[in-house]
Amino acid sequence: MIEEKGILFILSGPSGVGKGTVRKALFSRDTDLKYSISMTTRQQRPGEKDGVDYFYKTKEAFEALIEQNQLLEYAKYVNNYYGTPRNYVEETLAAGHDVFLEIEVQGALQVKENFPEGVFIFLFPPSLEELKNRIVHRGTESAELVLNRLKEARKEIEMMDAYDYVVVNDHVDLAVEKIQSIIQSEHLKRERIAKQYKQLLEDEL
Ligand SMILES: Nc1ncnc2c1ncn2[C@@H]1O[C@H](COP(=O)(O)OP(=O)(O)OP(=O)(O)O)[C@@H](O)[C@H]1O
Ligand SMILES: Nc1nc2c(ncn2[C@@H]2O[C@H](COP(=O)(O)O)[C@@H](O)[C@H]2O)c(=O)[nH]1
Repeated sequence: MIEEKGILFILSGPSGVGKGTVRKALFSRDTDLKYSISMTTRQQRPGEKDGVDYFYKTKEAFEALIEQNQLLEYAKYVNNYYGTPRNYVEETLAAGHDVFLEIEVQGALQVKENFPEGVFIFLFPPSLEELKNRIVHRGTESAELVLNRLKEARKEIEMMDAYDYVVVNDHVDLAVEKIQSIIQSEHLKRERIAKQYKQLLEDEL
């Protein structure tokens, strides 16, 4: 009997490219995916809710989670910790649901080591100029933090080759449609492999 586990999808890419915007638009259409809410030590932005946007933690509490191996991956990004709760992801996949992570690149590469069967999608900006405009116009970071995030963005874009798919976020709706196609084709691919495997077992009997 083949185990029917969910698929882990990882959306990653530089700060300001539109990961959060695209993810929210995707979730407003696709109700079958389960979003893994991350832990962070960064300050809550106005309008953000604990337990909805993130689980906000002190540095000490976050380091205790690392110590207890409760994070599937974590990264220090521009002076704050961000991490994915291990139990939620493993239990949700085991229950047969697809899980969706929206994380930065260092963390995505850690996930790849533990879950090479995950589907890694890199969201790419139409241009570096547009990336800068998006972070600046969002208005959530100081000028210094915007510069730090842009510095990270250059390093992150260099890691793009490690991903299975690259999606350009020129228009939100188009980016969402491309991600929906990726999800659908990954399911079809796995169904086909499962059928071939079943056939192989039957032929051997
Ligand atoms: N396709 C798009 N066209 C124009 N603006 C966009 C598009 N996608 C996102 N934006 C805008 O760009 C800004 C950054 O988007 P968002 O916060 O979703 O990025 P992010 O990748 O999640 O950033 P971070 O990694 O810093 O959390 C927001 O103001 C958002 O409205
Ligand atoms: N490695 C991880 N990165 C994460 C996680 N949750 C979010 N993020 C990424 O951090 C940056 C900054 O986020 P912001 O909310 O402060 O703008 C961004 O790229 C997020 O995608 C996580 O669990 N692990």
